[in-house]
Formats: sequence, C-alpha cells, structure tokens
Amino acid sequence: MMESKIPKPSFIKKPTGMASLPGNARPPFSDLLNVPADLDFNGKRFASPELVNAAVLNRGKLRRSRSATDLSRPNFHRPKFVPNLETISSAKSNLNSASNSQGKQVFRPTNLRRSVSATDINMRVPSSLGPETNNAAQQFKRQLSSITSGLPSKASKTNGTASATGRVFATKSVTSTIAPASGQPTSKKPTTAFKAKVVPTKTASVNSSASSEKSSSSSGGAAKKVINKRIPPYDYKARFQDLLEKHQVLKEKLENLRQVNSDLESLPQKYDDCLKELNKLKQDHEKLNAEHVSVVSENASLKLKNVSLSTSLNETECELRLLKEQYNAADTERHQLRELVKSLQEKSSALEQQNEALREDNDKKAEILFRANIERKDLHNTIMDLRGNIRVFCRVRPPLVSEADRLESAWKYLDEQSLEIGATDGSNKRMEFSFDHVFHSKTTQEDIFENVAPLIQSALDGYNVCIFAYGQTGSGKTYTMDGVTDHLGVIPRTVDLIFNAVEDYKRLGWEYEIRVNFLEIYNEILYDLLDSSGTTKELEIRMANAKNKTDVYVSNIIEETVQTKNHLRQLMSIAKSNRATACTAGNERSSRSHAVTKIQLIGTHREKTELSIGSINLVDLAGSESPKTSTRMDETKNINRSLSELSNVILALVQKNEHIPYRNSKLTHLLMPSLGGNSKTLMFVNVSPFQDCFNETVKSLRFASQVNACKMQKVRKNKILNNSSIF
Ligand SMILES: Nc1ncnc2c1ncn2[C@@H]1O[C@H](COP(=O)(O)OP(=O)(O)OP(=O)(O)O)[C@@H](O)[C@H]1O
Repeated sequence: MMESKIPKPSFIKKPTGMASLPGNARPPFSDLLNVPADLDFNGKRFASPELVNAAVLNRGKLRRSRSATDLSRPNFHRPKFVPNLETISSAKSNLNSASNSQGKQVFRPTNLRRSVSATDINMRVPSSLGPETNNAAQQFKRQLSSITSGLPSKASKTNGTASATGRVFATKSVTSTIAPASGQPTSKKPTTAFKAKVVPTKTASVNSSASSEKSSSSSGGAAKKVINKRIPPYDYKARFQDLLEKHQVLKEKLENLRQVNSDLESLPQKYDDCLKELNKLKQDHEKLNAEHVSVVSENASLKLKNVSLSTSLNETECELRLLKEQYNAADTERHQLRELVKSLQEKSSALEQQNEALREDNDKKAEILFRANIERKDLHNTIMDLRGNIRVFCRVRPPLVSEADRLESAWKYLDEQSLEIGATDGSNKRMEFSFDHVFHSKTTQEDIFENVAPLIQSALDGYNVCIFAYGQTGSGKTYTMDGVTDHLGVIPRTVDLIFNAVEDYKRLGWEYEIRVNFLEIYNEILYDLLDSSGTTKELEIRMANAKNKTDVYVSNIIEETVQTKNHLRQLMSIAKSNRATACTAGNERSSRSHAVTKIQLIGTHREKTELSIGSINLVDLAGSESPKTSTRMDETKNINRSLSELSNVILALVQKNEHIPYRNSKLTHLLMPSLGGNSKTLMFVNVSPFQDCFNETVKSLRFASQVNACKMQKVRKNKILNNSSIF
C-alpha cells in the first residue's frame, strides 16, 4: 500500500486536536488536502524542524493573533473559495486503480527491479530498425535506470511499519519541470523522464521537511519564494494562499506522478513488446547468422571459383594472344598469298592465251604429223617392197656345250648377206649362198629382232606379215621364234613391240584392238592350242570372202582379244604347253608340228575415220628330218611333205606360175594370205653348224636361196580411208 505524503510547510504548527480549534473552525489541512482518515500523525506536529521551537515560543502570539483577528470574528470561517479547491485524489486510490486496471499484473517495485535487472541489457538495436525504434529503446532504458535508482532496498521494505513500504518523491528533475506557482503554462511538459526515489517511511518523515525544502528550493522560483517566506501564524490568509500554492504544486506533482504511473503501467506492455521484438530480432539475428555462414561458405567457394576462373582466364588470354599472333601471321601470309594468287592469275591468263595459241599450233602440227606419218608408212613400205616381199634371213646356231665334240662344217661369213659353207669331211665341198641377211652363230636375239621390227611396224600400218622359221630339226627354229627365258625370241619381242607401238599410236589418234589365236598343224590336222578342254573340235580353213580369194580364216578356233602384253604372254604360255613335242635324233624336245601364232591388229582413227587392219603370222615350223634317222615315219613324212609343199608354193610364187598349189597342204593353205598377194613374208632359214648336218643344211640353204630370189607383186595395204560405215 502506497500512501501519498504531502509535505507540509515547516512553519505550520498543527493544532493539537480538533478541540483546539475555535468554534466552527475546521482543520484546514485535512479539509484542503483530503488527508485520509487513517493517516496517523501520532500526536506529532509536522512542522518545519527549524520552526518547532519558534512555534512553541510564539504559540501565545498565535493564540493572540487568532483571538485578536480572525477568531474573534463571529463569522470566522474558512475562506469561501476553499470549496472551489479541487480535491486531490490519494495516491493510494490512484495506485489501486492502476493495479486494478492491470488485473493480476500488480506493479511491484521488486518486480520492477527484477524486470529491470533482467532487461537492463545493452540492447543493441539494429540500425535497420530505424531511429524511432532506437530512440524508444534508449528512452525505455533510461526509464528503467531511473526506476531502479529509486527502488528501496529489501531491508527498508521489511522495516516499514506502514503497508506501503516507501513513498515516491519527485526529484529535482521532476520539480524542475513543474510549472511555476503562478500557474503559467510550463515550457516543458512533464515527461516520463523522471527519477523515482523510494525511502523508508520513518526516515522520510524525519527528513520530510528537509526533503520538502530541497524539493521546494529546487522547484521553480515562485515555489521557492512561497516556501521560504515567513508567514506569521496568524496570517491565515497568507497561509491559505501559501497552501493554495502548495496545493497547486502538489497537484502538479500528482499529475506528474500519474503520468509516471501511466508510464510505468505501460512498461510491461512495452517490455513484452520489446521482448517480442527482441525475440524477433534474435530470430532475425539467427537467420542472418545462418545466411552469413552460407554467404561466407558461398564466398569461399566463389573465391575458389574466382581463382580457377582467373587461372583459366590467364590461360585463355595467353592462348588468345598466341592465336592472335598466329592469326596475324596467317593474315600476313594470306595477304601474300592473295598477291601471289593475283600474280598467278595474271600469269595463268597469259598462259591460257599462250596455250590457246599453242593448241592451235599443235592441231596444225598434229595434222602435219598425221600426214607425215602416213608418208612415213608409205616410204617404209616402199623400202620394204624394194627389199622384197619375201625376205630370207639365214641364221647359223652355235654348238651347245654338250655338242662340243661334234665336227662343225667350215663356215665363212663373206658379208652381212652371204656366207660360204665348206665340208670338213675331206670332200672339200664349198658352197656360197646369199640372203637378205646372214646371222652368224654369235648373233644375239636383240640383233635378230632389230631386223625384224620393221616388218612388225608394217603390220601396225595395215599389212599382212608372215614370219616363219624353216630348217632342219634342232637347227634353232624354236630358239629363234620363241627363245628362252633369258634370250627372248621374235614372238615375245613382237608382242612387246606391238603394245609399245600401240601406246605411241594413241598419241596420233589411233586406237588398236588386238586379237590372237594359236593354231597347231600336226599330221595335217588343225588343233586349237588355247583349247585345254581335251575335246577335239574340228577346225577348218575357210575363205574369208568371195572377192578376195586369198583371205582365209579358221572355223571354231578360239580368238582372244587382249589388252595387255602380260595377257598375251599368258596365252602364249598356254599354247606352248599344248604343243606336241618329242625327242628326235637332232633335238631332245623337237617340235613335231607347225605352230602358227596369229596376231590381228585392228587400228581405228576416229577423227580421220580411218581403219587399218594388219596381221602377223608367226610360224614355228616342224623340223625336217631325214627318214633314215626318224623313229616316227608317218609324222616325219607329214612334216617333210608339208615342208615340201611349202617349198613348191614359194617356188611357184618365185617362178610366177599361174597356179599356186596352196591347198596341197594345211600349212600352205593357212599361209596363203601371207605367202602371196597382200603380205610381207620373212623366212628364217636356220641351220646347224655341224658336219653331219651338212647335206640337210645345204638343202635348206638352197631352198632359202631360191625363195630369196622370189620377187612378188607389190603389196597392198589393208587400209580403208574415210569409210564412215565402219564406225
Ligand atoms: N642361236 C642359238 N644360240 C644358242 N643356243 C641355240 C641357238 N639356236 C638353238 N639353240 C639351242 O639348240 C637346241 C635346239 O634348238 P631348237 O629346239 O630351237 O631347234 P628346232 O629347230 O626348233 O628343233 P625342232 O625342229 O626339232 O623343234 C636348243 O637347245 C636351243 O636352245
């Protein structure tokens, strides 16, 4: 229970009791201040201590004054304006009402102190909450501080006799804000910024006058003036006026206290608000902390990433620098190349003009060359014609190592076209023969073919050419025509020459088709040497057309078109393996048949619409053999007869007989186009060097010599000029 204690002026002496007051006089203080009835004065006078003795001493005066002035007056009453004084509600009732308004939450200094101690924390209000919140927090802090400074100790609370443990006095700071007694409006409104001071009741009563005086002295100048002035006890008017002033002061104090009380009542709510705000701030703080941690973590990762990005950036910059340098170099090179291309284009256009001129020149020269080639062919064939349509080459083979003990004839090579053979058997026979060419025993295959090649050229020019080897068995016919591995004969060299010449003729606009067939005449029967099936096909020699009685062909024979020399050599190898051979007295592997290799050359010049058809018959005749030494008489007879028929045909041609007995043998019938008419014939007469072959050798040389003397008609060329129907 708190009780309001209104300080009294120290100079007022309280009457000893109600009976002491005169007549209808009433106790002025209780009425004025509405002092509660339970207020116990304990019979003590509450006057200023310094005036106690004086009051006692002047008591008589007071009585006298009273009796002399107011008390003697019959209408002595309290001034009529007294009832107008406003009663001051007791602090008790105010506080009770405050307590009731708060319900269960009773304001207690102890609670306040605990609250203060609990909340007396240097709350740091985040700047983000704004200056208003900060100001409010600072103000609340100041209030708590002022309250705690005025809280009574526990001891004083327990020692207090009154229900209220202490009283609250306004301090200087409060009184300084009180309006002056004159009732003029204060420049400052009493605020919540006050200091509460709670003192024990007893000590407070003792020092009440002093405190009151201090309070009065610290209040406005008017109040101080009122308090300090000496009012005679009898001057009730002045005293009353003074009381009124004090009443006013007290009233203001009460208002201040009410204001303070109101502020205090709002403190729990503010406290709760602050707690809520504090919790909210704590939550925000925790969130911010969490965010701070995550931000720090993120910052660390970002720093790492930044470092790696910086590294890669540096690398990229280096690479970019390098690429820029490369680009600059490439750009420079590009400029140089562009200049080069420009100059090359200029040169190219100049060259194109030159090329155009050269092309025209080449065309002219090609035309000239074509004409020149034709002229060359004509000249070539003229020479060949001058040499004779049937030319005879004589070749003497050397003795083999195994034949070293055999006696040789005496050979004397007079010049390139004549030789002399002498018997070495003591008969002293000597004979001289002339041919188109004589090849001694040391003549190489190359030298032989060098003299054959012009005939092959004639075949490419559209002539029929026949080359055959005639001679005794073992005289070297096969060696001359086929040769051996390291010494190729006429046929393989002819193949090489044909394909090389075909390539050269392509440049002149000629395209050649090469067809081949291989035929064997054994015992007057025709065999296809490319037929390895074993079945016997009947081959017959037939006339090619009715107009030209000399053109023949063999029915049912396999004719291959070859594109390469290797293909042709393959076919030659097959034909050679299918040819019949046997051992004779003069040769271990004697050819017992006539082998005819026919190569047909069909040349076309599309631009000039020319066609050239030539053929080459390469014949390796069977070796003639003496019946005395023959072991296969029928075979030998057939061979010798066919060779004899060949001699008869050639001699008939030489003698220019009307009838040429071509059909007397398969061989002469087959070689009819090559022996007579439109053909160029080359006959090798091969002879053995030995004495025991002397007679057969002389026989062959005589026959060859007769052939060499044969002069045939001029050869016609198988060419068709400007025959567009062929193409
Ligand atoms: N000019 C030569 N140089 C070296 N050796 C040769 C020469 N001529 C032939 N010969 C060799 O003489 C042997 C007989 O030759 P080749 O077989 O060619 O005779 P041929 O006349 O074909 O016999 P045939 O008529 O019986 O078939 C062979 O071993 C051959 O190698």
